[in-house]
Formats: sequence, C-alpha cells, structure tokens
Amino acid sequence: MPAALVARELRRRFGPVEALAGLGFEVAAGELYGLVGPDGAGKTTALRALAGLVRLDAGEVRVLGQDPAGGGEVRERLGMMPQQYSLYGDLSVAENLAFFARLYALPRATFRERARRLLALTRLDRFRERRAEALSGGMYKKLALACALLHEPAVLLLDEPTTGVDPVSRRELWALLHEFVHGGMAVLVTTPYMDEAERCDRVGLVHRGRLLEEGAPRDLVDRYAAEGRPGRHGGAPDFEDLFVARVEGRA
Ligand SMILES: Nc1ncnc2c1ncn2[C@@H]1O[C@H](COP(=O)(O)OP(=O)(O)OP(=O)(O)O)[C@@H](O)[C@H]1O
Repeated sequence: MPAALVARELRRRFGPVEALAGLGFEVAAGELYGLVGPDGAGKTTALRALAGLVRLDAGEVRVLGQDPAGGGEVRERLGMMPQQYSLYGDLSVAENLAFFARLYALPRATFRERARRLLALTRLDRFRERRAEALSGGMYKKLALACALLHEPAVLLLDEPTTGVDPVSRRELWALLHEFVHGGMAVLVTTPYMDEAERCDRVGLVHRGRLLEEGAPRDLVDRYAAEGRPGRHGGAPDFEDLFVARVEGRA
C-alpha cells in the first residue's frame, strides 16, 4: 500500500535561511510519526508543505497519492491543527463545532453524531456552552483538535499540539491520537518534547532542514546505547541523550 503521506527531498529557502534542505520521510495509514527537532529545524515548514500551504523550491509532497496544493478532493481528507489554531473566542464550544461543520458542509445528523462523540472523547461535553476564550489552554487545544477531526480526515497534521497544555490534558490528547491511529488514520505530529517523541511509532530527527535519523524511538535509543555512550545521569541513555548528542554532533 502506498504511504498516506510522502515528503521527498523538500527544499525551501527564506532569504538566507535554508528552512528545508532535502527533508524526506513517509507516513503510513495507521501510523503515528513524530517530527522532532530543535527550534527552527524546519518542522513547521515541512508540515505546512504537506498541507499544500508552502511553495517548495524543489522536491514533492503527496497526500494519499495526490498533490495537496492541487486542491480538490484530497484537501477534504486532510485535517490540520496549526500551532496557533483560531477558534472563535466569543462563540461557545458547541457553536465553534457547528461553525466548522458548516465549513465542511456536513449534513446535520452526521454533525450531531460526530460532535456528540468528539465532545465525549475530549471530555468537553460538560463545557459545551462555555465560550472558547474562557477555556483553559488544554481545553482550547482539545476543542481545536475536535474541530480538526469533525470531517473525519484520513490524514492529520498536528503542529506542537500540546504546547501550553497541562500534563493530564497532554496525556489525554495522546490517548486520543492513539485511538484515531488505531482506526487507520495517518498522523504526523511535531513536538519539542522528548517524552512525546517516545510515544510515536516512528520519529524523524530533524536538524537544519534535514533528517538526521529515523526509526522507532526504542530502536534509535538502542542503537545509540550500542555505541557505548552513557546517559547524562551515568545510567542507560534515553531519547533525550540521543537527541542532544545527535544535534550537538551537527552543530
Ligand atoms: N515565512 C517565513 N519567512 C522567513 N523565514 C521563515 C518563514 N518560515 C520559516 N522561516 C524560517 O525557517 C526556519 C525553519 O522554521 P520552522 O518554523 O519550520 O522551524 P520549526 O522546526 O518549526 O521551529 P519552531 O518549533 O521554532 O517553530 C527558521 O529559521 C524560520 O525562521
């Protein structure tokens, strides 16, 4: 089966900055893939390119075999949650969902059923009448995720979905993601958190617009440990040790 998401040799320059310098990776249906890297590594630019929102200097992206910049049907099968997700602050939780349902032209009965399920999953059902601007950071992100999932996309792109979210809500958000991935969704997530990287099926370590290393987090750490490197606390190395060593190695 062809990969749900393909990024091939992506290149993009912003003036003197080479944001993407040949980045490539693939994400299968039913896989949770994490792009991990320091600030400015090119993660957001890669995600936006996959959504067809960045003009590339070279390389190509494919979403379910199609070019997302071509518009049309594939856009409808794509969900995206950018870092700054704009909900309507003066609308309630329920009204925000209804707004996005109209945007996706969902039939009323379909919307009702999905909104009910998403509100239950995100545990926002008790807050359906609360205005979005009065939600906590974690609840706001969960509502954004619910809005991005309302049209049941086959592919989901999430840019640092848990930044500013408390540990309990972070855990809930990840549990939700795993549930959707079990259902066959392809999910690409960027994260600056090492513990989150470890929750992905596979991760790509991005630095200066390139992939330094890729694989299942456990395999990457095992490979690193096999090089005879100790962890920062003297014990076995973990993902954070690997990350710091790889990035510093290229500094
Ligand atoms: N529209 C733009 N105009 C100019 N420079 C840009 C633009 N978008 C990104 N860049 C630059 O490209 C580089 C990669 O940025 P990008 O946002 O993709 O990194 P990132 O890995 O997502 O980092 P962060 O987590 O800090 O957002 C950075 O140096 C950034 O300043």
